[in-house]
Amino acid sequence: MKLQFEQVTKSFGDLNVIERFDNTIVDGEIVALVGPSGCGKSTLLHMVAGLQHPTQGTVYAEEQAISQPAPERTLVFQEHALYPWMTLKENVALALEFQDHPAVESRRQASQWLERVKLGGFEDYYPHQVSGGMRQRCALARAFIARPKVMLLDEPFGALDALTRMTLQSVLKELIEAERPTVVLVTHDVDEALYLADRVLVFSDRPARVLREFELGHIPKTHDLLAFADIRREVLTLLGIDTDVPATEQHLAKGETA
Ligand SMILES: Nc1ncnc2c1ncn2[C@@H]1O[C@H](COP(=O)(O)OP(=O)(O)OP(=O)(O)O)[C@@H](O)[C@H]1O
Repeated sequence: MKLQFEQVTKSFGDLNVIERFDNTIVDGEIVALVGPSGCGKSTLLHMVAGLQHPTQGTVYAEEQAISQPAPERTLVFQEHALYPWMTLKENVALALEFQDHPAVESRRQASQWLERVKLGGFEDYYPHQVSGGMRQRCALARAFIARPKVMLLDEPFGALDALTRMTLQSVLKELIEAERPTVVLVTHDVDEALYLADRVLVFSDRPARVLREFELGHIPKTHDLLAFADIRREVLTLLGIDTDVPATEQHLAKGETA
């Protein structure tokens, strides 16, 4: 599903968050949005989800102005947001039951999706009985089971440790390759953006505007991002991280204690 932002401006009262944002995301493209905290990345995602509306301009999905949420555009948050009183299987099945699929068939498919995210054997566990990484695998299964055309990912692995995050990125990459939704990913993790995305947009501080766009192309990538070292350096520099100065010295220069 193609997404288009046409002169999108968003303010909350006096706070100008996004100014005249223009961009087209083609069907099946994976675009990462990176930028300083509070610049408006999540707000852009929420407008695609139909949860918020531009103050001016329009966001289109397949040439139709987005005015409200739709199951074909799914949002995945950092917090897994699973229902604690339901098992993993029931949580995943719910996404189909919401779309009026019969319960038995929904649960059968939910079991298959839990297998796909390597949670076979944990179908009848409750969210509090599994790890944070497992809950997020479950959240991915729940997001993908209804086969949305647009997947909106808001810091999906932000709450996980670095190793678990890398494993989950690989799981997500496999699901995206198999299902081919259009993906918009908001992340603070530059390596996550480079690993998953076909294109990376780097935003300025508020009001957010695009500082640079990096076209990576839809090529197979591994976690060894050596081939992208130059782009990585450029993105970090745009975000105000000096790649020539050791991290501890930068923190100290900003007045933080070691
Ligand atoms: N519903 C709202 N009402 C008022 N202000 C809001 C609302 N949603 C977001 N904002 C403000 O808009 C700005 C952008 O928020 P947003 O969450 O989009 O930033 P972000 O780039 O995703 O930040 P982060 O990277 O820290 O998650 C922030 O200053 C935030 O306080």
